[in-house]
Amino acid sequence: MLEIQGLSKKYGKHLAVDQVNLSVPDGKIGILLGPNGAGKSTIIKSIAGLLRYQGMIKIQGNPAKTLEAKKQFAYVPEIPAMFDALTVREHIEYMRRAYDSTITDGEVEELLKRFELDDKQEKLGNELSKGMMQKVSICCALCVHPKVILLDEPMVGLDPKAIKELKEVILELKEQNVTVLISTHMLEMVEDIWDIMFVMEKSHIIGAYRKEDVGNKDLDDLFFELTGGEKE
Ligand SMILES: Nc1ncnc2c1ncn2[C@@H]1O[C@H](COP(=O)(O)OP(=O)(O)OP(=O)(O)O)[C@@H](O)[C@H]1O
Repeated sequence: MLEIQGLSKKYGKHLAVDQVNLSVPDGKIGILLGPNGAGKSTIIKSIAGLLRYQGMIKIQGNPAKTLEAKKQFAYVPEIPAMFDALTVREHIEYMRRAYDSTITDGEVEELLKRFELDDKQEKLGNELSKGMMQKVSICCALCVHPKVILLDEPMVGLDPKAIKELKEVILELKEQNVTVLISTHMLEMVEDIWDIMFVMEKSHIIGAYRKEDVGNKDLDDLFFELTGGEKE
């Protein structure tokens, strides 16, 4: 479970996030939507512990900055950060050891195969394309068996096979009762997997919908209803 209460963040005098409350229960897929500059990345970076902020963020009931929370949390950043001198496999092994992960060698092989990285295991971080880096970043997050996972624009730069695989993985995580939060502009990429949507505008969450309350209504209709924009 991910819980945010009264989150505010100022950059100098600019209030980028203003008293935001948001929570995603176990086994649910939350999506964070909103126009450029609304404050989504600021929320994501706050959850990931990359910013100082005011308010409360809890992961599985633990304050986000504690070790107990960090052990159960994984983050796929919008721009993957690789170690130039480590191979794909070494990135995975680094994460496994850092988190003392229970993932087995067989599960790692399976994961690399699903994201078509099995034949790239010996490539160095600085020899990878942007899409490959993104896939390594996703595999690193998955191999720690997180209870809460945060994905920032995860589909950008991925090929169709990887997008399909990632959506399947996300649905499998949900089955395993993992909490998922995805920040994205690409409504069509999440329309068939979301459970709760949060729409941001000008530093605030202006609305939230639960899938079970809206029936078959389109995600983009709901989004434009809240933001007052026109569907193209
Ligand atoms: N490091 C920073 N210093 C100063 N202002 C910042 C900084 N980062 C973001 N901002 C401002 O905070 C506001 C929210 O930015 P944020 O990046 O959170 O928006 P976003 O919803 O993620 O946008 P996008 O969809 O374009 O990624 C914007 O007005 C932005 O200019």
